Amino acid sequence: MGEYAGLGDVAGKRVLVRSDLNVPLEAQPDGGQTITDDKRIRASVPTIRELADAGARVVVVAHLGRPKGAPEERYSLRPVAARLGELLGQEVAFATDTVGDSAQETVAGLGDGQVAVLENVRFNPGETSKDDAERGAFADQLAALADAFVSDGFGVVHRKQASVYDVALRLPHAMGKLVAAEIEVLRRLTESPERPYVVVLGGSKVSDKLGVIDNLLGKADKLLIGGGMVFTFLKAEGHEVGKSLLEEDQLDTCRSYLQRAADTGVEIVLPTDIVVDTEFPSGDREPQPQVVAADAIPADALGLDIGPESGAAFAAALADARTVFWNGPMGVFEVDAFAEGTRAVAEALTKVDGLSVVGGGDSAAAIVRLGFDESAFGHISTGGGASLEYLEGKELPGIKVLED
Ligand SMILES: Nc1ncnc2c1ncn2[C@@H]1O[C@H](COP(=O)(O)OP(=O)(O)OP(=O)(O)O)[C@@H](O)[C@H]1O
Ligand SMILES: O=C(O)[C@H](O)COP(=O)(O)O
Repeated sequence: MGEYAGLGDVAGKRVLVRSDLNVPLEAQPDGGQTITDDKRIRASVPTIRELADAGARVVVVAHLGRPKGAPEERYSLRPVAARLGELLGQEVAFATDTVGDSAQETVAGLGDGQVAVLENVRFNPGETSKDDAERGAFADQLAALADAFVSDGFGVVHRKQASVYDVALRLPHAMGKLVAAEIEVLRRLTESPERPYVVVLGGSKVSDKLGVIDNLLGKADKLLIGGGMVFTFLKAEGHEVGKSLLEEDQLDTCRSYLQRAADTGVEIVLPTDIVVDTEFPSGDREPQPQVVAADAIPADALGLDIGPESGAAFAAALADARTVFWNGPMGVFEVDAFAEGTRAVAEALTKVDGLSVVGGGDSAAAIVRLGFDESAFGHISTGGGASLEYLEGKELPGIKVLED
């Protein structure tokens, strides 16, 4: 019936597809769960569709959340499997375990072109084990369910886990369409970006993201820094930052980046004004936002957004960009009073004449929350950690294993 890249004729074959179906769910009063954003499920459809159309018996393996190696009802993939069926327009069988009796019976019952989803792979301790033998033993069980493997969960390719890495060592394998498309966009960003190439970094995982700066200083023309990262840079420049997010042990690293940027002619743009409050927003306390100069943050205040002057300056710095990568919100966008900096950057990205890429779960969520149309952005990556690690120049185990 049909070929699938690298695997030859897949008609009648059982093909295990690793997808990233890790979507946000909201518990309902009736005990059910509602999917609040199905982007990752939609992004997984083309590969599954193509394999099913080629006559394969498609077995989807995926994780949801971070259960600790044992079943937990709230992390069940059942509602996700139902949504996948709606999107595919065909029935999707669901196995109530990942490699046990239910999985084996479900897979055995598949006809050509039919699709099944296995229960959350992280209900099994072998999936995320750091012990190669334990992971390998679990991968053996997964591999026994299929004749071939397709890796399509871009959001997890930076994880050395059984269903991402070890199973590819055990079966004929190929890269899925989503992983190929994501890698292609990121490759363009890292290898031959059209210039000016501007990177916007924000968010709260400061130490996670400093490594990206190291790598990008040699590549980007401008780095715009907002979000929780700002304050470590401001402090490194000698300013007081009050109660703002601060990574004391990264001050020297930030100083070295500022020096390297100055030496190499890369522009690091830091905010000149900050929206502060005396407390982190919580509960029913009404926020009391106040705009202050970035070098005059009061001792009893904490920075929660970049100010309007900085938002305008960031937008201006993005106006002539031909390539943009944005990861991490500029402020605590979940609260309206601190969302304007993120809005200014998102708005500027929609006007970029060139390639604009948004990576990261919270950045993508911010776009949706602030009411932007996703199609106004060049590419919204389904992987946060994965896209950052790629840009950092790190080897992604789930990609490397396919290439070896
Ligand atoms: N000044 C700030 N102080 C504290 N938190 C902040 C600040 N600015 C932004 N944040 C928070 O940063 C969080 C997002 O940061 P994160 O680094 O996780 O972004 P992301 O990379 O898009 O998401 P992910 O890594 O989950 O894919 C948001 O919840 C936001 O409220
Ligand atoms: O949500 C994500 O970034 C991916 O699904 C990976 O999930 P993880 O960080 O729990 O491995």
